[in-house]
Amino acid sequence: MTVRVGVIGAGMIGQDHIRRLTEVITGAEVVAVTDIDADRAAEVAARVGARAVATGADLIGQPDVDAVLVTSWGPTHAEHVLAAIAAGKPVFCEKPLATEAADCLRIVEAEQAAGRRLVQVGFMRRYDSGYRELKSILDAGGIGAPLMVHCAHRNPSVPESYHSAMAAQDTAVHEIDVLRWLLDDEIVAVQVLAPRRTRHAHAELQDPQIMLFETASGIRIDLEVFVNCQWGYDIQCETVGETGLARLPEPARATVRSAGTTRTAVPQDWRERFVTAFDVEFQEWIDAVAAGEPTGPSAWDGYAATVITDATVEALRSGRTVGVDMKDRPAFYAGGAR
Ligand SMILES: NC(=O)c1ccc[n+]([C@@H]2O[C@H](COP(=O)([O-])OP(=O)(O)OC[C@H]3O[C@@H](n4cnc5c(N)ncnc54)[C@H](O)[C@@H]3O)[C@@H](O)[C@H]2O)c1
Ligand SMILES: O[C@H]1[C@H](O)[C@@H](O)[C@H](O)[C@@H](O)[C@H]1O
Repeated sequence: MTVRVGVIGAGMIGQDHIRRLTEVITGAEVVAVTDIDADRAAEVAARVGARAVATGADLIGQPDVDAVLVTSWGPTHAEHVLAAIAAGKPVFCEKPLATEAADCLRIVEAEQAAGRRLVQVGFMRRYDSGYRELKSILDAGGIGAPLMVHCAHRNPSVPESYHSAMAAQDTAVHEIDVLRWLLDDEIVAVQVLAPRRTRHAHAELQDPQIMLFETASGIRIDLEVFVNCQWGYDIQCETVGETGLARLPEPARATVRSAGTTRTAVPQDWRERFVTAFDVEFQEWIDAVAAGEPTGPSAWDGYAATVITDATVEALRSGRTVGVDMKDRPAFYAGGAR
């Protein structure tokens, strides 16, 4: 079976996922594209032999759209995801599921009312081979009980539109999701430290930030978010347990020796660093949709991530340790799979 996909939002990641769906993975076809920039939608649709449609609602209503991909701006996600659920169509939504926790809860409630899983959130790190290896080591007790995690999430630079809250909402959200999954634990409190600012950030942006998370079982996580680091897209994660330490592998790159030095290239953006993870994520999503139900990061994971990022933004604003005020997980999402 070929899953016919409609895409809402033909910007940077939308175009990358359209390329992936049409050129890299099997079992999918892009049949419709929409964007508030109609010229962009027409141009991107024409590239893959799809048709451009006027709005997200029109796209979801097309009879030949079996599944929906939402890659528009974050604040528009909730409206499209809710419309896809109402139409009974599986929907893959890039992170964040919604920018407001209340909207995430509306999605969670709508999905439960639909009675089956329809939503998957684009937390691609769960599909990265390095993170998967870390998870299997932790799950097998390979380093004993985890006690501490040291992480860094560095981007070479960000646009002027990037503001201090986005360090949590846009950037740290990836660690928030992947660490909940890796540790099989919930984040319950957060504090944010504001070091000396880099001169490479615009005046309003607090960069870097050090985020300190605590989990329900007492694991402490420190995360450096540094989005104007200049040198590359640099993702680090080291878990220290009672009997050992497990570190996320660096992406495989040749080592070059020349002119008296040894060099290894650092990836320059998320597309390069996680290209294989995105490919695996989409192949698994399409396979699961064809089999009946998505299995990846759920609407509940999207809700949890948004509640934790809200607490992180408040911790930066107030300078205090902030507790995470999360609802109880409904039985529908029990067991991690949902
Ligand atoms: N998983 C990741 O690592 C990752 C990486 C980059 C972006 N993202 C997420 O993907 C989303 C898009 O990011 P981007 O970098 O591609 O942004 P972008 O600005 O390049 O593209 C977004 C596109 O959506 C369109 N759009 C906005 N509102 C719309 C609406 N209501 N209906 C139709 N089209 C609409 C815009 O015109 C634009 O073309 C964001 O939520 C972002 O956080 C995730
Ligand atoms: O939207 C992007 C994307 O999610 C990247 O993976 C992250 O490293 C960036 O900081 C963020 O701005």
